Amino acid sequence: MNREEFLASWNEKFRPQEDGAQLPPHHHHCLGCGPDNPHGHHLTVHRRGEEVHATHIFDERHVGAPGIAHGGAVATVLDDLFGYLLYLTGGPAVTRQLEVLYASPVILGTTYRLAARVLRAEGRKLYVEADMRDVEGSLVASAAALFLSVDVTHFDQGMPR
Ligand SMILES: CCCCC/C=C\C/C=C\C/C=C\C/C=C\CCCC(=O)SCCNC(=O)CCNC(=O)[C@H](O)C(C)(C)COP(=O)(O)OP(=O)(O)OC[C@H]1O[C@@H](n2cnc3c(N)ncnc32)[C@H](O)[C@@H]1OP(=O)(O)O
Repeated sequence: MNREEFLASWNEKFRPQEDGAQLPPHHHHCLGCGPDNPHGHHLTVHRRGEEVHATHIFDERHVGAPGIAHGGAVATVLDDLFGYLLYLTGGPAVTRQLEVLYASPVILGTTYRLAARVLRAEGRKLYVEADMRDVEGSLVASAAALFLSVDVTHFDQGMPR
């Protein structure tokens, strides 16, 4: 994706998103949500009130211990879900700090439900939290993060030269 394509998609993604709407992937190759990334999680995320929600099943690509999801894969999904809150807050930001609590093993091939929300915003700082539960509602993981808002020039650092 070049700079022009990136900027063109920017305004479209940050338009107001209606309650219940399916939110757009960050971009097509995003590890968390890009539909064209063969290694990715292909997260599908909806706005539910002031939260963002997703349902996810980890598979063999995400294995850590046999039959159990790798902790880094779980962190990836939680971090990417946080990235969807930016569509509600209205502007780009990036993860500065991420803390994950692993309450129970995340079993491959099993459905989990995820939800994330903003706790508070202070200037450029956005404090967010998320949880991941099994279908019975038991907590398997939770996360807290600090995102810092950035302007578009932040992403120039990764653009092809
Ligand atoms: C990733 C794909 C992007 C494609 C986008 C496509 C379409 C558009 C859609 C969305 C775009 C947005 C995001 C993508 C979404 C989701 C993906 C998931 C999220 C990620 O995967 S994202 C990647 C991982 N992420 C990084 O790659 C960041 C690397 N990093 C940096 O680039 C710098 O680190 C930066 C810029 C973050 C900050 O740098 P900086 O120089 O601007 O900020 P500085 O250090 O001055 O701190 C400022 C104030 O925060 C305070 N502060 C700092 N740390 C604190 C702490 N721990 N606790 C309390 N306060 C803290 C300071 O004390 C100060 O406070 P004060 O202003 O009051 O003095």
